[in-house]
Amino acid sequence: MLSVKRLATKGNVLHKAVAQRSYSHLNASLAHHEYSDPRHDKNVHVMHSRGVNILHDPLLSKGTAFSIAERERLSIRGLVPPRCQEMDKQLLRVKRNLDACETPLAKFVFLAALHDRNETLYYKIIMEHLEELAGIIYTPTVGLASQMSHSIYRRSRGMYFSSQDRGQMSAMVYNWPHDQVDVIVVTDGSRVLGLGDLGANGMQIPIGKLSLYVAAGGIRPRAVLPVVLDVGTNNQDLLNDPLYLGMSHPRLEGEDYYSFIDEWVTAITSRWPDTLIQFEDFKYPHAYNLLAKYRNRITCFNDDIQSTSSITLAGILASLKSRGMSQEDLSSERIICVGAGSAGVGVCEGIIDCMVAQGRVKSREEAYSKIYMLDQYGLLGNPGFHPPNNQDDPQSKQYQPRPTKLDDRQYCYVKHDLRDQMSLEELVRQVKPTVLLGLTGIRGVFSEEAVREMAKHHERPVIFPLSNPDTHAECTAEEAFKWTDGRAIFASGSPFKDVQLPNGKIGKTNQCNNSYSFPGLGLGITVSRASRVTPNMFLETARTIADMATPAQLKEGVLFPGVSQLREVALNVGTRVCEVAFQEGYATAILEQGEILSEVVRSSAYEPDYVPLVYHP
Ligand SMILES: NC(=O)c1ccc[n+]([C@@H]2O[C@H](COP(=O)([O-])OP(=O)(O)OC[C@H]3O[C@@H](n4cnc5c(N)ncnc54)[C@H](O)[C@@H]3O)[C@@H](O)[C@H]2O)c1
Ligand SMILES: O=C(O)C[C@H](O)C(=O)O
Ligand SMILES: [Mg+2]
Repeated sequence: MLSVKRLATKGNVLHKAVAQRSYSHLNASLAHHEYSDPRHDKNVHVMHSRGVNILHDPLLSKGTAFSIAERERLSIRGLVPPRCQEMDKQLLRVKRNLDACETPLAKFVFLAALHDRNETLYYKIIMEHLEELAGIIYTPTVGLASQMSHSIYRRSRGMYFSSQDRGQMSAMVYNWPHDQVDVIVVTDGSRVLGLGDLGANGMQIPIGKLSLYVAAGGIRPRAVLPVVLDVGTNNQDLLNDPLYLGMSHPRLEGEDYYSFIDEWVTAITSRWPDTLIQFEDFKYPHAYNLLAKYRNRITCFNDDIQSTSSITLAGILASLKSRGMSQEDLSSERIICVGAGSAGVGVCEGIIDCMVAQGRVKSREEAYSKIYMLDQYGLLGNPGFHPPNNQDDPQSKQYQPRPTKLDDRQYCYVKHDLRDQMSLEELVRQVKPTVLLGLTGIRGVFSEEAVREMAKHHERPVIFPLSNPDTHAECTAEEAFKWTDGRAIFASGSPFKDVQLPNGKIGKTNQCNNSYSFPGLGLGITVSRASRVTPNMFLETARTIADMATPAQLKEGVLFPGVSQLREVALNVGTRVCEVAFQEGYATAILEQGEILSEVVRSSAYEPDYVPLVYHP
């Protein structure tokens, strides 16, 4: 635990004289309603309006839980059934209805409707059943919901900025009813999970991510904003579908695209200068170009590149301990990463940052030599190693250079001593990797041959098929354990059940998804009001999560706390990110003398409890 005193010696922004500004950002004035204790959002809510609007406002409604006194003072007496039911009864009803839904998609639709009626109750049920419901409101069901979004559409949530809004965005941002927005998750829907271009249907992804920001990260529901940038879609099925709700033209590209994004960033930051923007599910290379353009100008990060990198690094660091080594042994790993897009390159950059920070490699170049990267054509290797095209050599006949050149970020991983486009199977034979990462979006890329070969050389092969949703994972948990005789250390992007092994033991699965990192990052950034999101924050996030599993869990191949403990993970990560923000001088919030950071973070986190509502004209 870090107290203010210690922070003051490390950071450069703490000053008692400006302590009155402390946490003023949490003391937000709200468009229509004022709260007497906005920092905690917990005491009494004072409102200037009353009547049926309160009942129909999901941020305020309590449904049947309004007390008689409240019904009287809010002028809603008679508008709800006579018996007041506390939240425990409401939860019972919600859970029964939820359990009666026959498919995950039906559960998704049911929960979305609850979200739109009563956010407090929505978050209560999500938090009480996080393990079960994260898989509904988030990955993997959110993938199917995104594909079906135009069919299951009921009510709008968040904001859409489309190609027809150019020139209007600075005015449009004022249509959002809340003056305080702490976190925005924005997508252009161009690469939704491993499902490709889903255009405006991508909205379900920011909504799902922000639900976790609230449930796990403790961000207040009224302070989150999901956004779709509808720059068109190249998904012909959607364009042909009469129910599709997005713009009916191909995607903007080039200067048109980048100037569109620029207008949006300017509009958003002019109304909410200190909001955190999470770029989500942008296709390669836009994802990288946007990050490079904005990371040093505004408070933003790319989830697929950076928070994926944190959690994957955490998984590898924890796996080192689970294999009886220390985290400092990272640079002795031989890692194969299949997938050279946003996530693949992002994850590997994070691993390299950590190797360099640990100081066991002489240079960044040496760190690159530890990681072998493949794209859809095979290894990023040396084209010169192919024999000249020769009719008698089948390998030579097959070789075609890639249609597009590797960019600088990918080129760093080229292995000049190995043949370009070598298959995964052949590479595993040559390199005998300790870790296999999958970030391709393609089911089956981890073949039985490759995994069995890897398992020949290592007692505990580390197999991470990280692509989402589950139907797009590079291999299943069942396959990984079968092909390694139950010895794999397994982590996947989407949840897989533990596997019953033939020897009676259980093959433990882990979910390695950026949902372990972004909620805590968002909490840390919000509490510290950091003006930038820095590489160190991601590195420290990884280290924090890597240290959470107990020795007994590690021994069994459990790398992270379970999904039901995401709030605990986020509080730890949030505290560490706050510390880094203060240490690096990016924090703009002020701590009162004597405040303990971990306690400030914990007490700032939203809890879904009903608060008495008071009408005051
Ligand atoms: N677990 C997580 O938290 C997490 C986070 C981010 C992304 N992902 C997943 O990673 C996947 C990729 O995301 P992205 O943003 O990097 O996408 P991307 O389109 O930028 O990259 C995909 C990469 O996979 C390569 N590829 C395609 N087919 C291949 C094949 N058959 N063999 C080898 N390589 C192949 C492509 O060449 C490309 O380099 C998605 O499924 C996404 O859901 C998971
Ligand atoms: O959304 C997820 O589940 C993780 C990640 O952001 C992805 O794009 O797959
Ligand atoms: Mg994503």
